[in-house]
Amino acid sequence: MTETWLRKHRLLYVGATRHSLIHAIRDGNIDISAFKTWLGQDYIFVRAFVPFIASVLIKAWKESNDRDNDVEVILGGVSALNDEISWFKKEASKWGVQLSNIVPQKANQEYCRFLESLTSPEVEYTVAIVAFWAIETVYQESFAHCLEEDSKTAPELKETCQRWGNQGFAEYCNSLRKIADRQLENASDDAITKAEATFLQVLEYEVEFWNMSHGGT
Ligand SMILES: Cc1ncc(CNC=O)c(N)n1
Repeated sequence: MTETWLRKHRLLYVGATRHSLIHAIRDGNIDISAFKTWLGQDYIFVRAFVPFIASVLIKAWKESNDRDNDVEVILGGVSALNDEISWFKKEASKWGVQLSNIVPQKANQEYCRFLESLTSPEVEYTVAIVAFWAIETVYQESFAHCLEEDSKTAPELKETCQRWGNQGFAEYCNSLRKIADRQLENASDDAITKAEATFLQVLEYEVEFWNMSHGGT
């Protein structure tokens, strides 16, 4: 199912994973102020991502079978996120970004509100896991692109790209995708329709999120 969606919504997917900010990082001509804007805004997003992951974990625990490893996979995500929050603090101090002073921009606020809406117990596990997979995969694909052989990514940005572009994160995304596909195989038509719409929303929010770094409010 996810393969069908990726094919069907290719343009939007490419828009989210090959944004001009990613191209600028990859080509070595990123404007550092755009990077700093992204860094500060993403820290706010990542903090809002914590209760979202926690809600997915609860859904997995309630709905997945014992022989599936859903809870372990998601717990791996929680662990990575814990690390990530420390990394953001360290990285922000390296770039002189004051995290306590950051005001979330409109696109970020809307994305965080969307995440919060997905934490509701009424949102099915299938829908939530599809959103989770899509959110993680956009970052994985985007930053992996900046680490390809012919990229000219500045050395001081390599660590950022490694964070989401590394092989371990790719494998984790693949595990999430397998869970999503398994859930979709057994889902009602209604849940499938909702999950597809949610997938599209994630891609749209991700594009808007990148857009913030070139001056949106
Ligand atoms: C806007 C956005 N989307 C996805 C991610 C990656 N997930 C967790 O870190 C992220 N950090 N920020």
